[in-house]
Amino acid sequence: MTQDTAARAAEILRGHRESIDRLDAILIYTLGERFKHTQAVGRLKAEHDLPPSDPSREATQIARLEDLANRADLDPEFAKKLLRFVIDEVIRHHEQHQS
Ligand SMILES: O=C(O)C(=O)C[C@]1(C(=O)O)C=C[C@@H](O)C=C1
Repeated sequence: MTQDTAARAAEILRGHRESIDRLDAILIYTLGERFKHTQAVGRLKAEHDLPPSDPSREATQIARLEDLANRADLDPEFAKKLLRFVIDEVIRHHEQHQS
């Protein structure tokens, strides 16, 4: 590899990493906003003696996310695992509201 091609590759890598950092920030802020809503849902559920989890709502979300993932060129299995991970954390928070 010449010095020129190495410098060009380094520049392309830097550009991708800048984009990745911006997108990671969007992900974190988006998750923060999502958790604000789910915390409110958790308080509402606790006040009205509603169960922490709602499997039928989850089934709807998973089907929707699978469709979105396919359209976004994202592995739907990964998207489902990610949603499961997030929802499990939300359910844990809901359970804390109820105890
Ligand atoms: O919609 C609800 O009832 C929620 O509590 C939110 C949420 C979610 O994080 O999207 C979490 C737990 C439920 O099982 C379903 C969905």
